[in-house]
Amino acid sequence: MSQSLHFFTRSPHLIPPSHSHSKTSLPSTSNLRFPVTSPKPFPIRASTSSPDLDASSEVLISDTNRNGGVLSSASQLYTPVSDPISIDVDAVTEAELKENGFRSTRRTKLVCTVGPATCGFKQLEALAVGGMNVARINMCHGTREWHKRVIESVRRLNVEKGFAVAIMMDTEGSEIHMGDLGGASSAKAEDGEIWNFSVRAFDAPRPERTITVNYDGFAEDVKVGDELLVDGGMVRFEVIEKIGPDVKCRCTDPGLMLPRANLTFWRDGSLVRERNAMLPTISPKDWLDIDFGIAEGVDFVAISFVKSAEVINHLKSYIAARSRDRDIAVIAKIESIDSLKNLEEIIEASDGAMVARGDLGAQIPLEQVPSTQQRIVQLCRQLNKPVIVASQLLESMIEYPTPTRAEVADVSEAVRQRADALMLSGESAMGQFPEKALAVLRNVSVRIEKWWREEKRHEAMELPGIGSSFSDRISEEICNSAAKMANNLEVDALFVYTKSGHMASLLSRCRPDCPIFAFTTTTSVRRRLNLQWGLIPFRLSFSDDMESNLNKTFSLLKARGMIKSGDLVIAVSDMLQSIQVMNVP
Ligand SMILES: Nc1ncnc2c1ncn2[C@@H]1O[C@H](COP(=O)(O)OP(=O)(O)O)[C@@H](O)[C@H]1O
Ligand SMILES: C=C(OP(=O)(O)O)C(=O)O
Ligand SMILES: [K+]
Ligand SMILES: [Mg+2]
Repeated sequence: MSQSLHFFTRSPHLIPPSHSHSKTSLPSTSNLRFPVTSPKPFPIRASTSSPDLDASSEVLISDTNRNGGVLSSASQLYTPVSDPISIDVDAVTEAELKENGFRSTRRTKLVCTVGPATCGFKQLEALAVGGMNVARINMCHGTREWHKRVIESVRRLNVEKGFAVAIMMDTEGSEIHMGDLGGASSAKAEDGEIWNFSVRAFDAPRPERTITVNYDGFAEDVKVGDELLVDGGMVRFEVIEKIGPDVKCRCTDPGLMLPRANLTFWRDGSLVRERNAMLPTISPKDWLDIDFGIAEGVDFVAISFVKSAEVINHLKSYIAARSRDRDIAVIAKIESIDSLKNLEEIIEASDGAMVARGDLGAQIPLEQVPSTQQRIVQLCRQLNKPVIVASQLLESMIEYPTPTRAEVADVSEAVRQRADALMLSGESAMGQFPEKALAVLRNVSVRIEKWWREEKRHEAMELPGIGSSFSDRISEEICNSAAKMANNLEVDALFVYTKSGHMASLLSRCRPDCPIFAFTTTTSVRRRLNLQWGLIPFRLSFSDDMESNLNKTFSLLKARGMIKSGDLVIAVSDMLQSIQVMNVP
């Protein structure tokens, strides 16, 4: 089969980026085209007719401060754009690009669990301003009404302020957990105290040192002598007596228990997986929550305690049948022993994964968690699925305004492993310093990413071919080559024009040195891309004429001060399967 590679020359000299040394000049516009693919005609759509345009033609322009390109206040000014051809980008990204240039934008994405400490509009806005890319709601807690209000607030923030904060709904799953502590925010168990874990329902006020358990089979499944772990071992008990529905336990490791904390029990050094292991991954209550998530148009559903790929396939077909017009990405939470056995199939079937270290650390020995994390992060990258590292990243910041050195080292390690995203749980849901915790994640990410680039730690990681069709293979090769060219030529940015987001994810997978500007036509794809490493997602209507797309993008971004003449850019598109290298005119 004949394939050809054409270089089209447009103007005499290409200017190397300002930060690099002098280079030999290249033709100004170099086109690398692969004419072997069947043409995929994309209709040119009028910019206002996109079915999923929740943002109006208003764009946001705002004041910035010196805080690492992050806005400190909500004093924002709206400038309606009379030109119907507009671009959606948020003020924080805009400020970051203007102030610090392309290179220092943060590549690692940040997920914040929303809880009582952060559910107000102003609090959510502060998180968005602080760099939250995805808001996570945990269906283990709160009512659907409560979650609905949070979703509405995030949506309003996106429409009014131009953000692309995605919503991730996390299912409760069939885990065994404690009840809600009768309204108390926590309960302290001291060494040697006797507590009653019961499957009975109690009238208020409930007896002292009594914890309700959500799983009816609990009292039958545990045995005297078993070790009972609260929240993966934050507090430990020994079972000393069973009386009908009541299980009397002595505290052996004291600590603070939070409402609805997870419970596991161990016998002779092994996790007991009796009947609870037979419970379905998606419970009847989870299905109702998923229906709620589909109706509310969440962007991601994270499934707790996934054991096999089947459940993911089943859920994906359920979602496809019920939300035809829009895709909801399914994230597999890797937190059970069973999921580790089927890891590759599970990740393959999913749209992304979460290293849910809280429960994972309760199911495998703690010392195995770091290597397991690294394995999951690497596998996800190879299979081109976004991966989130979650739980206890900054646990001490629930109570204190400064993290421990060990926590900073843990966050650094996840960034160094090049995970797509880091997640806050209790730190943002119910902690005293949600914004400070987010700032720590932000600052550590930027610092470690910079260190990586300065040290020129280009990885030797093998990125295997993943595409099934020849056209997919071409897209992959284009992205691999474009990323390599971008590093070698030290370009300022990669541009990708993508309708489905696939080409953007292929570029992200290469973890290039420069940021990736991902232009996509719908706000839902824009939000979904916000979970992926290095992508700066913009909503823009574009055609299959790359020349005009580029000109339009250049003029829109130049007008906003986000790029300038002379910046060196490599552009790829999934419409033409082309690579173009050029200076911004
Ligand atoms: N929607 C909510 N309503 C009340 N409290 C919440 C909510 N979401 C999270 N929390 C609180 O934040 C803590 C940490 O959140 P998360 O890690 O998501 O849950 P869990 O600890 O149950 O796995 C929870 O234990 C709970 O105390
Ligand atoms: C993220 C986790 O899940 P959840 O907070 O829902 O228990 C975890 O176990 O680490
Ligand atoms: K959950
Ligand atoms: Mg969990």
